Amino acid sequence: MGPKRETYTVEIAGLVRHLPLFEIAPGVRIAIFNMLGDTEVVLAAAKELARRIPKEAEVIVTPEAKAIPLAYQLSIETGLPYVILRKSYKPYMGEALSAETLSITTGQPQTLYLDEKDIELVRGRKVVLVDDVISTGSTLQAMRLLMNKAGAIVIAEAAVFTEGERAKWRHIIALGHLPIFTANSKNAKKE
Ligand SMILES: Nc1ncnc2[nH]cnc12
Repeated sequence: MGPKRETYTVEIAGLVRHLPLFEIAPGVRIAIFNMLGDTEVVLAAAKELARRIPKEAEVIVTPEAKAIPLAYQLSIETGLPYVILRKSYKPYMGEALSAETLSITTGQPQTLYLDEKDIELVRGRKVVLVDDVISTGSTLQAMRLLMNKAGAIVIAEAAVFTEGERAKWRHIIALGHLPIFTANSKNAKKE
């Protein structure tokens, strides 16, 4: 068994999960939501988000890696194609477009790439940006920039959870909200 970690309990589309708290900076912890390997949550979250994204949406756009199964299942639920924005460039991506972002989980700058083959798929189309957690908004900003460069029209932004500053994320289609835990926060283990 791994180390016993403090958790934060959430409900996701009717399913209960205990998210482990990890320190991302001195005295700052976040409740890690990781859908990879959790088929039940992916299916439930995709079903609920599919119901809530605008009917006129034409393409789903998602950054790698943790939200990939969600984008796949949203594609099945809605019948729309999905595009994954990559975090490393491969020669087969041709004349890809790129934009910079800063990861909250690693603290490192990151580049997002839109594969050459996907530029045509989003150009002139109404797209919905989807992520697992929208926290600082840095990834969202890079996604918007890439869609702008590619000539796509962003009509909605969605996530399973928003995080941190609730007021900043009122426009996001989300199934829940995660607090950021600071050293003397009383929120940990809240049921
Ligand atoms: N709480 C969280 N869980 C997983 N990934 C994240 N990225 C930003 N916040 C996160």
